[in-house]
Amino acid sequence: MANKVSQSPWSGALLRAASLEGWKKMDPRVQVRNPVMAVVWLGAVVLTVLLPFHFSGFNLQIALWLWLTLWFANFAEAVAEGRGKAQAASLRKAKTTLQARRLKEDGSEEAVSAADLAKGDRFVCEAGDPIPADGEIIEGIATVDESAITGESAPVIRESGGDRSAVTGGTRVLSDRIVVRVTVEQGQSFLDKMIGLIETAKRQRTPNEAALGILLVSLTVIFVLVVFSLPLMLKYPAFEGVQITLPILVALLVCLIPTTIGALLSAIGISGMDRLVRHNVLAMSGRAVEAAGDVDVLLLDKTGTITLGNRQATEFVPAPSVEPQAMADAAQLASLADETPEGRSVMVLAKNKFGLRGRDLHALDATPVKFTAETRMSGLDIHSRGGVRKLRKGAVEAMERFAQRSGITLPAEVKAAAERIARDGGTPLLVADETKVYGVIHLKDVVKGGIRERFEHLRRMGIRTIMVTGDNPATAAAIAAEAGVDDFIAEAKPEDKLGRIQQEQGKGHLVAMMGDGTNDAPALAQADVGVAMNSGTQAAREAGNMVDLDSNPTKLIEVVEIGKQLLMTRGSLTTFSLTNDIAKYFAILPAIFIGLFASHGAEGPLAALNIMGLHSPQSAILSAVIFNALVIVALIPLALKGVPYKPIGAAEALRRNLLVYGLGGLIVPFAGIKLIDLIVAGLGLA
Ligand SMILES: Nc1ncnc2c1ncn2[C@@H]1O[C@H](COP(=O)(O)OP(=O)(O)OP(=O)(O)O)[C@@H](O)[C@H]1O
Ligand SMILES: [K+]
Ligand SMILES: [Mg+2]
Repeated sequence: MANKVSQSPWSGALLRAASLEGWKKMDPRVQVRNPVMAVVWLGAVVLTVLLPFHFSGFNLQIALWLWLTLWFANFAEAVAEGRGKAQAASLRKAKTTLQARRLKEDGSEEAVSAADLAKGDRFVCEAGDPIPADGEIIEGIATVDESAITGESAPVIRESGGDRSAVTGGTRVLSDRIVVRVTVEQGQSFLDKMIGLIETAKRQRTPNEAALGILLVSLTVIFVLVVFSLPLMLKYPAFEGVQITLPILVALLVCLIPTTIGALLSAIGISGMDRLVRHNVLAMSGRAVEAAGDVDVLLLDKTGTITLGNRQATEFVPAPSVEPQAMADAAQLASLADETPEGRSVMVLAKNKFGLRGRDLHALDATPVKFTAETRMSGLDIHSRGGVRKLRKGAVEAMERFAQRSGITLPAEVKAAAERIARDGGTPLLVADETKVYGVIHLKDVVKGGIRERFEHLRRMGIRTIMVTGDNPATAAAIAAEAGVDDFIAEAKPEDKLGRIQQEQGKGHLVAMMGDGTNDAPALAQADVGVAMNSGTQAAREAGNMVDLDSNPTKLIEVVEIGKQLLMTRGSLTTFSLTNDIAKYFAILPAIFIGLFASHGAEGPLAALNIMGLHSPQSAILSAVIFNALVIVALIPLALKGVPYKPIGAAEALRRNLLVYGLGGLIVPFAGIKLIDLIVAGLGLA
């Protein structure tokens, strides 16, 4: 989505809209949400109202600059929001009324409007048909154009049975025919949620933002007390002759309270989420984005994440005394009702290499036994007069137990063949019934290109990677070594993934996990950052707190980087804002008291207080207010783009930031205010 519609934040149309929005946001109901800026707003209102009674060029200019300060803050937020709005608008276009081919009970079709589809309904889509609603494919395989939501023009494959079964309303089938069961209620669709997220969820404050907000409010309260106690202090005879008017007090207050970060905080958060959207990742909350920045453990599954994931049967290894043809026959029979890609690949191999055609399930009088991650087996119960033949294929360890229950032992040759396949990184599936072991199916999978480098990159960022797989330890070890993960868990059942996450969290780690399967859902829900692949099952997509539209597992690297960058940007600009305010204090206050020294005709040691040699108290104050406003504008690009991010440890990053933004915040105001003072004095403005 984002790739296509994302506009530069500096496009003319967006800037014009944001300028207008900047004035609309002057509404007090909007301003109260940001206490620091609300104080500025109140000051601006009071000075404007009182202006006719105490008119002077100085008072007018202070009031004007306060309004500009507010407008700059509003503008920053509006620019950040602008892109999201454009994206939401383009998503709405994909939501036009669609026609659906609903399947009736008797299998016949009826044409209905997509709006009439209810959860549980089944519909058919063929080449060229738009997909009218979110659902899970229950029959067939198809190529789908998902560009309406992902912005990617390359078609993707969606198929029943496996972990690529979800389809999204608003996308289009390019080839073949699928039957889909609707999985969501009206108005709850993925597209609806995306639009809602992009438009509104961004404005919810995250816990970190709330904590920072409390700090900023506390500082503001302190400065209000300090500034408004100044007039009391001036009642002492020693300060006779110092004139402090209300505009000066307000100006001083605005300069001292943390307006820089107050103005940019919301824009920083919004653009963090926006950056994710531009990487085709949707975060359900800002909190998830922040958590991504603190993640230090990453759980990935093997099949489809680290490997390409289309595990294909490449070889049947028969047990001793079993004919190759008989082995192929047993393997095919055990896969007859297996809708998973693995099961279908067994059918293909049996047909291509052994000329075996598919058989009719009904004619066989057989009950399918579906694959589950719990049992790690699939197969058929074939009924005959003699009883039931339980034919199974599955993971070695699971089949070993199955054989034991039937009182048969695994031939050593079969075990050896399975081990050889596993050491190669392949997945061995044993085929057996209750009377004998037929042999081993070799499922081959390939480690994705470039994944090793990605894991190294993560390691430099201080993130530990753990591969979790349902596969056997030997296969897992082979793939783990090839991919270069830090640790792995084999023969993991869904609850093991969950358990490992809880264990890591118990040790104080923040855990991210990416997954696509229904069996990943509990773990996705438990992880601090759970990224579900858009291609995954509905359960997975609902459990996570982020969805990757590209279904690219290595995307987690970008997600973490964007999270870290968000935290760093906020930290840097907060540091800058606070040190900046301290510097302003030392720039203005001496200048104000210059009035005192002047009235006493003192040239001596007191004059040295005006370290910056500012033109006059008035020009010093005006310059500080102008600087305070302009620094917001100057920092808008950084707030939107984020501070540059390098994969270094957290402590090192913190040190660098304190140095650059802390020191910068102290120095820049002196130079800036001096320069503005020269201009202000030169133009005769104060
Ligand atoms: N269709 C199938 N029929 C029988 N057994 C299967 C089938 N598919 C997979 N298996 C076996 O069950 C094991 C667990 O499968 P599962 O899909 O849960 O995990 P996985 O895909 O190997 O690992 P990951 O969690 O990395 O995706 C596999 O390793 C394999 O041995
Ligand atoms: K300030
Ligand atoms: Mg799997």
